[in-house]
Amino acid sequence: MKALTELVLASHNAGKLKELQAMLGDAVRVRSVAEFSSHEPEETGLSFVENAILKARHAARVSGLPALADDSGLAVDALGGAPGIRSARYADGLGDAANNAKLLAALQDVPDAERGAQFVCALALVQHADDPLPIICEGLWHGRILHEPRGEGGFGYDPLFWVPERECASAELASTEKNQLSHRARAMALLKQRLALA
Ligand SMILES: O=c1nc[nH]c2c1ncn2[C@H]1C[C@H](O)[C@@H](COP(=O)(O)OP(=O)(O)OP(=O)(O)O)O1
Ligand SMILES: [Mg+2]
Repeated sequence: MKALTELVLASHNAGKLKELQAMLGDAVRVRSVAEFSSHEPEETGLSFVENAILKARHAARVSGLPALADDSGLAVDALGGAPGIRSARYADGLGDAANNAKLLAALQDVPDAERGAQFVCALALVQHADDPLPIICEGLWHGRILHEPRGEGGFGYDPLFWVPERECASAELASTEKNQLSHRARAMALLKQRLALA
């Protein structure tokens, strides 16, 4: 494979972009897809992997560069894995606060022992828009859904995600710590191994 020197990140989510950039470090020159297009492709896939691939292909197409996409979300055991691939759209596009409120309402009467959940991250890297062999890496992060939000860090569902190994909410972790533990960190570690950047 051609050495990777420049990469476009196929995301419009500021929280994700910050984390991905921090994890990639200085190994590659990173651009954002927003430099090339404000259009966000519809996430029509039935899986995180499919959505990551379609976002990566779109970013590669508009930039002419290799592209890395992240499709991620929260799968809650008591909700049969919902909101899952619909995590960003759970409260019909009203944003993170509305998503979190809807999740708390859905779990209102669910006891702690049944509040297990995992964050899921699928990373897809394509060399060009029609790349027949995308590199796919996935990461999971197991935790539990809290009864109320805690912490100011992170983004998305972080204030509701209890991290058993640190005994705090994900939004209470330092960003450096979240970036070592998270679903995204795990997927990125695998990707770096695949690319021999680790
Ligand atoms: O570390 C995380 N901490 C908290 N919440 C998170 C995390 N990782 C994903 N999430 C949530 C945010 C959003 O509700 C959904 C991702 O949806 P997803 O479609 O992949 O991203 P997005 O639409 O925000 O940006 P984009 O598609 O442009 O990358 O999962
Ligand atoms: Mg999205």
